[in-house]
Order: sequence, then structure tokens, then C-alpha cells
Amino acid sequence: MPFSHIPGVTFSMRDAVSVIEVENDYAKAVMTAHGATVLSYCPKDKNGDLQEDLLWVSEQAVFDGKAAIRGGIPVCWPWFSGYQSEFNALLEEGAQPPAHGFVRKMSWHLENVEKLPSGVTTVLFSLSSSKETQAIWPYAFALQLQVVVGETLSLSLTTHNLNAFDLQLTEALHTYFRLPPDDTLQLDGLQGATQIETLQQNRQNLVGTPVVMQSPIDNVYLNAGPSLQASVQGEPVLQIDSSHARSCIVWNPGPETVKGFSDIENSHWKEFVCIENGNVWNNFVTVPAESKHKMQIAICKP
Ligand SMILES: O=P(O)(O)OC[C@H]1O[C@@H](O)[C@H](O)[C@@H](O)[C@@H]1O
Repeated sequence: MPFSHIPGVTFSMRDAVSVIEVENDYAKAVMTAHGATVLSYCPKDKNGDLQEDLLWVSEQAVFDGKAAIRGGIPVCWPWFSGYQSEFNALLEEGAQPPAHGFVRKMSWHLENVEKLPSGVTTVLFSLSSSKETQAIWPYAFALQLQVVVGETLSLSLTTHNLNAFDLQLTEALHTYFRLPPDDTLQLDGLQGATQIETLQQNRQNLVGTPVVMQSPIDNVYLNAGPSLQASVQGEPVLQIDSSHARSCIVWNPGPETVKGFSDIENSHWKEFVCIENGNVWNNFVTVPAESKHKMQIAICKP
């Protein structure tokens, strides 16, 4: 297996998908080329002991190499939520474009794995347009996801527009965090953003104070700031810094909606909260012809 000689890097299979485990002085992380999905990130403490996973993956997640993986950090691209017909080619009659785009269901190419002199490990996944992607979305592109495993877990998603015309898209890194979806959890940093409550007929308001979690929730925050801190019972548990990602989405299905998800055990809605960073709704991105756009997040335990 290429890259298996890199210190701290091991490969294995989980059902139909290949899994890459990376361990260094800072952390241990697990990811797969299926959807370029990061599945686990456990930072190490000062003594080098592994701490709890910041990410959540459903016990019922499907690793058949076809379905999007329920948990970790799926990549939603080139549309978030439903297909955006205002930006994209007209659909043929009967076409059913997948929710959150198509790249989270595809096998990406593992392009490079490197251990840097600083001790961090970088993993680079790529996916280019092909007959298969053009049957769903008729544009030429090259996409890269770089994952850096260190004191922080950093993900950079770069879109190369290979067309002679501008592309408009929406995107998100759909992170499932191991956090309680109740009022012990507060998100500080969304102040000033426009909150859209999609479960309340898209009711809108400007966020003035830290957001107190509730469930079910499916809120979109537009024009969000670059830094967000989560605390549980007043204790900081998570820091997310982002760049060129103007939107945030906070989602938990709650006890009723979860019943419609075959890949989440009914009581396990209590185990996670999705805090997703990206560019959605009217924060969509225009990538100029033959040019690129990069969004980035960095996650750590404060
Ligand atoms: O089941 P999917 O396609 O992974 O989507 C899960 C959730 O993803 C969130 O990002 C959306 O805001 C929710 O509306 C959606 O239900």
C-alpha cells in the first residue's frame, strides 16, 4: 500500500471502504477515501494520552462504498441540501439529484500522505470530474481535501473551476460532534449572524447572544464570524475556526425525526450535534472561470 511506510500511518478495511489511521505526538485520527470522510479525531493530552473523540459516527453507519457515511465529517458539495436549479444545469425529467451533492458518496483518490518536520501528518484526497460526475452535474472540476492531523484537526476544501465560465456552488463540511443536544450546550460566536430556523417556516432573526442548544434543531446561520466556541455546563469543550466559510448550520433530528433515519439508532440522537461550516443559501460561492476557491476549518479542544 503506498504511504504505509509513513510513521504512524496504517491502512485497513471496514466492510467495503479502506480506512486510514494516522497517529502522531498530537493526536490520532481515522479517515476514509470514501467521500474523503474524516471519521475520528482524538487529541492527545500533555502526557501523550489519547483524549475522547471529538467526532461522532453512528453505530449504524453504512460502509458499503456507496452510501454517505452517517457521522464524522462528510463533504457536502457542489450543493448543500437540495439541488440548486438556479445555479445549475436543468435536470432531466425524473432525475433525482442526491441531497448535499454527490461527492460524499464517491470514492476519492488518496493523493498524498506526509509527516512534516513539525510532527503533524497531512493527508490529501482528490476527486476530479469524470463521466460519472458529469452525468449528475455537467461541469469540469478538480476538488481537493487536505486534512492536517495535529494539535488541531484542520480541513481545507479547494474547488478548482476547470470551465471557461464561472461556477456557483454551495458547500459544507458537515461535522458530527460528540456533544449533548440540550440546553447544557451553548455556542458562542454566532452573534451578528442571521439565524434561519428551517423548522419554524424559515423564521429569521439576528443572533444577539450565545445560542443555547435545543432539539430538534435545523438552523442556518448566514454571515457568521470565523470563530465559534462550544461549552457544556459552562466548560469550553470545542473551538472551531474557519476561513472563507461564511455560513454555519446546526442540526440535530431529535426523538421523532430520527425515526426516519435507518442509519441512526432511535435513541442515539442524544449523542451528537452537527455544527457544519460552509457557504450556503445566499452565502453561495462564485468560483471564477479557471480559478479556485478554498474554504477551511480547524477544530480543537480548548
Ligand atoms: O440525511 P442527510 O442528507 O445526511 O442530511 C442530514 C441533515 O443535514 C443537515 O445539514 C440539514 O440541515 C438537515 O436538514 C438534514 O436533515
